[in-house]
Amino acid sequence: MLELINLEVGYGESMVVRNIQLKVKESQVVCIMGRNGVGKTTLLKAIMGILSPKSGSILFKNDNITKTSPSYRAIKGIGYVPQGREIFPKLTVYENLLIGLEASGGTKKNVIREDIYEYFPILKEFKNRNGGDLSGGQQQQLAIARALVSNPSFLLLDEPTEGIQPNIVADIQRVIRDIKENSKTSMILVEQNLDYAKSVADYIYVVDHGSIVYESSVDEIQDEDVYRYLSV
Ligand SMILES: Nc1ncnc2c1ncn2[C@@H]1O[C@H](COP(=O)(O)OP(=O)(O)OP(=O)(O)O)[C@@H](O)[C@H]1O
Repeated sequence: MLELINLEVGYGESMVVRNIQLKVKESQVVCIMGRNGVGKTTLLKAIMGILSPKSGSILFKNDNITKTSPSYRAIKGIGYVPQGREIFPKLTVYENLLIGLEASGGTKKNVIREDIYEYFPILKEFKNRNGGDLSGGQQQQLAIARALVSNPSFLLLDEPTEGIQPNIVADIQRVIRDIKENSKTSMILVEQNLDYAKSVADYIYVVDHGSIVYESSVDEIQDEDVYRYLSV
């Protein structure tokens, strides 16, 4: 469904992501792990089209999308939950969700799927509250919901559990599993906690200094090989 071939991404002269080869099949959850600053966010931004790769290719649903815009990718079915959530603090929860619909070229204007509120009931309760008045965990739920409103076939989640209270971390785990099983959505999840990654993912890649240094299916993973690259 998604394939990265020899992908290289950087800022100016500095190369941050090097020679990445990665595949995600339909309905698969793939987790990208690695220490802070190794290039995980840079990689996700390149998949979304926010950064242009210096070389290599991105294939999505048999289409070479390497040089296409973020909006083309959104319309093609890629949803993005950025690190730090990036919700609009002065807009209400409902307005934030509408932006998710518009960004993906949604035609049924102003209709938010009811199952979004079933995933995150707090968003229904706080529909008219400003995004900036929500707690960090609630903002994260809003960021995920905003990506889901357009029914993406592929979801990029950049550290959705970072700095979030445990009950919401568990909620997000439940939602990831449910989306995978019921809507056959594929996902790339950036996550720092190996137990959490194993609880939701099918396959794990570990990145260090911009390159993949270890990869395994969750069934065959050797924890110590992952921890080698996560510990400081
Ligand atoms: N806009 C930018 N301009 C220049 N360098 C950048 C920019 N954004 C990130 N970098 C650098 O690229 C490298 C990789 O950053 P990136 O955010 O992709 O890492 P990460 O693995 O996602 O880390 P974290 O878990 O802390 O978010 C870092 O050295 C960072 O300083």
